[in-house]
Amino acid sequence: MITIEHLTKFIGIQKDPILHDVNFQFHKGEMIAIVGSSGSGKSTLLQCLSLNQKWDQGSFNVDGVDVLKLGFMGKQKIKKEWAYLEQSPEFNPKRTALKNVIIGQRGQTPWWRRLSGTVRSDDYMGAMDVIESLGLLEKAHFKMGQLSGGERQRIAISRALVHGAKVILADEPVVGLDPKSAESVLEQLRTLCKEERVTVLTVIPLDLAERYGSRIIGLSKGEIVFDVKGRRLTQREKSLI
Ligand SMILES: Nc1ncnc2c1ncn2[C@@H]1O[C@H](COP(=O)(O)OP(=O)(O)OP(=O)(O)O)[C@@H](O)[C@H]1O
Repeated sequence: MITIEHLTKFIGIQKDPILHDVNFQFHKGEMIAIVGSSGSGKSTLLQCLSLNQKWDQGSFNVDGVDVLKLGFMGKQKIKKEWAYLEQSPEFNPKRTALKNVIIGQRGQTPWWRRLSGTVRSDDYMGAMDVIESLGLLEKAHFKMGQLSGGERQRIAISRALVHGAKVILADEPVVGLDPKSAESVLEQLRTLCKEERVTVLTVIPLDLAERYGSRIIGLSKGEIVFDVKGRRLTQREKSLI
């Protein structure tokens, strides 16, 4: 069980908080869609949950552990397990998809391994299994530049999983993708939730949120204005965001 209480976040010298008294709980395996208009605080929420942004107020409890009170190493562990996926994930374009997955990003593997590209056989097997589960086995040896936007997103998800992600915080993972690729990315995320008990919080458009989210959280001006499970939104709820 994960509990977020009274999360409040200010940025810079702004008087009003970007996130204000955000409270919600969730379980492993949920696929939570975050919706809201531009500037409502969706990215900031995901960044606070990934600990990429400091919390100004609030408590964050994961399976009985008070995350904000953890020391440096404890927070590093949470950062690995709570992977923030950007809209345009960064890769080394000269390396194959497989190598990008194995070598990981800064903070996931030691610098000398990222530089040398050294691959161990057990890393190789584990990465191939994950890439296959995301439906990209035949593209594993392609250079990153040869992959489509949707395939790059799925490689980013594979990379996060190989490096220990249990929660995926995907910030607009389908922006710029054609409808088929967008559905494929969301389908894979949903499968991960159902079959692997990965938890996904993702910022996606409303129509896709209604189709793929097991739960939809609406944000407006940094506050939660609805939190619904297992159903489409009412017109009234839609008017709140
Ligand atoms: N570094 C920053 N400095 C100042 N203001 C910021 C900063 N980052 C975010 N903000 C402000 O915080 C508010 C919320 O931003 P955030 O990116 O979380 O919104 P969002 O809902 O993800 O928006 P979008 O859908 O446009 O990506 C916005 O008003 C934004 O201008």
